[in-house]
Amino acid sequence: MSTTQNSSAPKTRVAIAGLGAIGQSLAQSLAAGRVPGVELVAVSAKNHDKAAAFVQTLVHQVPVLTIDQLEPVADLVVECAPAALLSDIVTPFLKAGKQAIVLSVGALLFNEHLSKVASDHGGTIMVPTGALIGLDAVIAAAEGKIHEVKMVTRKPPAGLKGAPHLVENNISVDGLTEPLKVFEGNARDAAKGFPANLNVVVALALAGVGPEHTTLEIWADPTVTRNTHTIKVDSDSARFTMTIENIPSENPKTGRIVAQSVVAMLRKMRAGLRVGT
Ligand SMILES: NC(=O)C1=CN([C@@H]2O[C@H](COP(=O)(O)OP(=O)(O)OC[C@H]3O[C@@H](n4cnc5c(N)ncnc54)[C@H](OP(=O)(O)O)[C@@H]3O)[C@@H](O)[C@H]2O)C=CC1
Ligand SMILES: O=C([O-])CC(=O)C(=O)O
Repeated sequence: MSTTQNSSAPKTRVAIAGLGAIGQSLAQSLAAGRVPGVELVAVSAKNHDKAAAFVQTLVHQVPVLTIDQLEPVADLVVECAPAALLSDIVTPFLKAGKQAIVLSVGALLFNEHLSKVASDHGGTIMVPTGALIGLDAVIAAAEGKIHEVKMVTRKPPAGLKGAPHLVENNISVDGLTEPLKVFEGNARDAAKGFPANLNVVVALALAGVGPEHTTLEIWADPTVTRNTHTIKVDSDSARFTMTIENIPSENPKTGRIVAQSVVAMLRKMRAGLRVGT
């Protein structure tokens, strides 16, 4: 559904930090002008030449800058880079009272100072629903009492390969013929053990009962082709179970829907009619 946009407000100048599966798809949408009132002004990547070649393919071309050059030219940064860069990317924006959309959500748990930096300077960190489902209902339930939040993730083994938890525990996901449970624990431990694979459980934790009390099972499952997340919530207002089956992008760890979730968030920020919590 297209919603009425606030056309009187100045355009939001957006920079994208990280030009991989999420960043490229987002850049294509924004450069094509798919979100009225939002203008792509710069991108950043590790390999400048590769990024410059990609930018040439966009409808509307923008400069390729280093991450420390982004804040002066933009109102908002979308962080979609490796988790280790989270603080370097978002801190300048937060200190300038600007906005940051964060995809490396797991890294927020290890950079807890960032929410104080944001509130001290009038900046905002925003976490889109990303690859997950149902954060609107979890946030609403958290206004009352949530008794339990559980998540079960099933991924094709390639989507988990190389995760520190697997390497440290000598767990091989090669040649599996049946599902293998590779992790059971809380969201904080999952963020440590699977920093590039389970941002979604941290988003769920931040929406609900926090990283210590949000529990997770991870299965390396050769019978699935999609990254599949099921959340189960029991609260004093509602009980719900929801499953999302994400088609992987060219990066097997990342679903196609993630970039679309960011586009939807940007569209909602500019809309006169906003649907969903
Ligand atoms: N919240 C959610 O629901 C989800 C979150 N994620 C997370 O989002 C993040 C991005 O994911 P995805 O797009 O799949 O990742 P990719 O690995 O596909 O892309 C990462 C990008 O970061 C760039 N990069 C690396 N170092 C730098 C640097 N120093 N400066 C600027 N850019 C740099 C890389 O550049 P180059 O191309 O030159 O190598 C690459 O373009 C990850 O942390 C991932 O875990 C992923 C899926 C869902
Ligand atoms: O959680 C993540 O970071 C990515 C993911 O599972 C997905 O894309 O389905």
